[in-house]
Amino acid sequence: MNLIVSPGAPLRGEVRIPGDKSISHRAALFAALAEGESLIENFLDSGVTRAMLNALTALGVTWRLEDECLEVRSPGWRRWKIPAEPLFCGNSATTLRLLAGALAAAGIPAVLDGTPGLRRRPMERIVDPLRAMGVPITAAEGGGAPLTLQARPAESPLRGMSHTLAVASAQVKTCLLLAGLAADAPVEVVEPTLSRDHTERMLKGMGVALEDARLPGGAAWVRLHPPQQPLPPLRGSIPGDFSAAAFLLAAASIVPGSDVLIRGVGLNPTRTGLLETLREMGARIEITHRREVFGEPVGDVRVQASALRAGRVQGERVVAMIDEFPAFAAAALHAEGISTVRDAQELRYKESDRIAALVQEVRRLGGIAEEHPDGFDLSGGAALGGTVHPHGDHRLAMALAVAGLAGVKSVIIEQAEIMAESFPDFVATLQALGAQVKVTP
Ligand SMILES: O=C(O)C1=C[C@@H](OP(=O)(O)O)[C@@H](O)[C@H](O)C1
Ligand SMILES: C=C(OP(=O)(O)O)C(=O)O
Repeated sequence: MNLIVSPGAPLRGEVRIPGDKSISHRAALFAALAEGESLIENFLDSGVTRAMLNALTALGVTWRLEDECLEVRSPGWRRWKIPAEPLFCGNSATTLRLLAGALAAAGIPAVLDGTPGLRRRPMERIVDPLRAMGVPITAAEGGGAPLTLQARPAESPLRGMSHTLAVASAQVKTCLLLAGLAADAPVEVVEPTLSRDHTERMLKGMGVALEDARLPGGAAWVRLHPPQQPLPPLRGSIPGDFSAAAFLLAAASIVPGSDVLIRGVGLNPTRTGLLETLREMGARIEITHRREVFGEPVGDVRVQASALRAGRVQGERVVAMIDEFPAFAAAALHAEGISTVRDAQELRYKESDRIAALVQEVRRLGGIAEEHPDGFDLSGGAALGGTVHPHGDHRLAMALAVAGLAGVKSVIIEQAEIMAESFPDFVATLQALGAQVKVTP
């Protein structure tokens, strides 16, 4: 499918966004780890979360998803069934890395695999520390998926340990903490900067003894004490996905005359780096009705169009906006001056190499972009238009659409169906706000 974006029409009105992708993944998996019936509302129904749910079916967990309400019934992780086939994680590293930790605890044999794109993503960052805990896991040649877990006898627990991550990663942190459910001693993870802490919040909410702290210099430390009791079922409503809202924040900031209100947006500070960055660039963003939902901060976010200045992102901020660089780029293309990103080499290991792919597609639109080993420079103000390709990356597809909303000529995004991986209603949401976007086969 092609998405055709015509520039100019202001975005106005009030919208809902889908449930948070990271929290939805965790809610589904943690409900499956728990014993009993869980009920989760505002669950993100999308490509990546369906991959997680299908994997859970293969483990003997039953679930029903209707109108974003997910019911999960599980015997608990100690009674998961051995999957008959490899567990297919699609394009989603979150699905694969979180499942690897949970399966390590369960001690059952399984193979975790995914698309060619997922097979290219680095897995030694989980395989090495899992092996150090005593998990019988191996990667394919080259260190990536498929990952193979052998059976581990029930009477041999995993070893507790302390592991320091070279790069902050919530997926790796979560994987190791979940493996720690079956350890004989606490598991500790230290990250150079605090990555999204949804796992910590949700496990604490389930009564797991978990301590966490910031260390001098900004590093983050977390310790899980293996619970002796089964995990209790989950109940809660997933906050709106800040990473989906990010595209609307960028779009409404750059399209003159826009005024958009997004209700129920997750505002966990480990996720909202783009909000700070856009504000530094001169964006008009107001937050009201702050509250807590499912252990997470949430608020209503209003954004109005404004003239943006170039932004500069580096250091700790990178982690708090790790998924928002495509949306940032869309805004930067319409800001005055040269925006820069550094210390963000990790972007090369996402659904696409988000540094190389962004620079390439921006140039195809007629923009000026420069690639650096750990980031990029983007000049604002070029007259954009043309046909682009999202490199199989949902966020790149949506960012290119947003860039086109404030362009000069139309932008056509090929293979735009990839957007449904995380934001199935992206096009309908833009249309409801008055944007001129249409889909052709
Ligand atoms: O834990 C999670 O839910 C996620 C963590 C991040 O990945 P890393 O942990 O690899 O940084 C992020 O990019 C991804 O979209 C979701
Ligand atoms: C990087 C992302 O997801 P994942 O790592 O789960 O593939 C993303 O959604 O931007």
